[in-house]
Amino acid sequence: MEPVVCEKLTKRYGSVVAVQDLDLTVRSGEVYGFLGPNGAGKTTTLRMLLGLVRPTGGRVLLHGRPPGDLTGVGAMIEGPAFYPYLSGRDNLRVLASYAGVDRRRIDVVLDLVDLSGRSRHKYATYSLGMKQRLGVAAALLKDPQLLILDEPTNGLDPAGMADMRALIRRLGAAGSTVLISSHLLGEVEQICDRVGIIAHGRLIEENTVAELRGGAGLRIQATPVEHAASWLRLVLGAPAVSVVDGALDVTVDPARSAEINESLVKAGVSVSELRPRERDLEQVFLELTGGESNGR
Ligand SMILES: Nc1ncnc2c1ncn2[C@@H]1O[C@H](COP(=O)(O)OP(=O)(O)OP(=O)(O)O)[C@@H](O)[C@H]1O
Repeated sequence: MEPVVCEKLTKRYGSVVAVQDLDLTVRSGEVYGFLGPNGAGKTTTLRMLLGLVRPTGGRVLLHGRPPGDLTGVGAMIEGPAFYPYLSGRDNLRVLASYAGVDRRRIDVVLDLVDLSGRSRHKYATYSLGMKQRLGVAAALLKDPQLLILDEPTNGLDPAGMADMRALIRRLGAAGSTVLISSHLLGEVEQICDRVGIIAHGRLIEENTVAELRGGAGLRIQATPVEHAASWLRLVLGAPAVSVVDGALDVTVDPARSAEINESLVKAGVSVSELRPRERDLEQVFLELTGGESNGR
């Protein structure tokens, strides 16, 4: 059973379409980045996943069950709420007793989020990064199979962001399924297996970071370049080959690079460089989202 499946998920607020016909699947064990500019519809989607907002259309299943049944699901959405004058540990104790969670789990989650050393200090004295990590600890109390985090690095300084990234990587490496939303591409590309990009309420791309970055292609420096281009157009078809800034951009599975190299050499071309094409992900993101800035 996939941890998250959305089919044609739609939410309208009056005339505002917050989310439209969203198909999205999060697979077991992956860290999935749900990416989009502010106002794109991320929070609305996550709220529908958790049963906090009723969809106008379409459906959501978490582990095959409708939203509302949050067995095996932990979430941190729109900033955690804690008692400022209680310690981090005591805040977790309160939550654990509400949730019927064994107290021994508190030490485990404090350790996971790297807060054991400060757990007896008052919540009010925590940095924003520590507050966010305590929020993740709270979401982990019930040892969920699926963790949903809405903008977990929002407002954090670079060190706080790095700590949060490291935490999510640890959770992913331990086999948890994690869905995180973000408006910062750089933040998710380093930690996510797959990324879904949403703009104006629609999912416009869903792919692995490697695929997004590489497209499927090779960049080749060869001389004479026009001869190389003609040859590859014969072999691969004209649309697959273009000459950009004196080099060849070739749409082909990068796994075929040795074969392509050999073919060019046989055709009398000298190949000085042949590597998978890397796209500037920031550029891809801006193109896909219509060039909107990340700020409000
Ligand atoms: N309760 C509501 N009533 C009316 N419109 C809403 C409501 N909640 C969200 N919207 C609108 O729906 C759209 C999507 O908002 P949403 O908060 O889901 O975006 P987001 O991608 O999470 O952005 P952010 O990161 O800024 O929260 C926006 O145009 C927003 O103004």
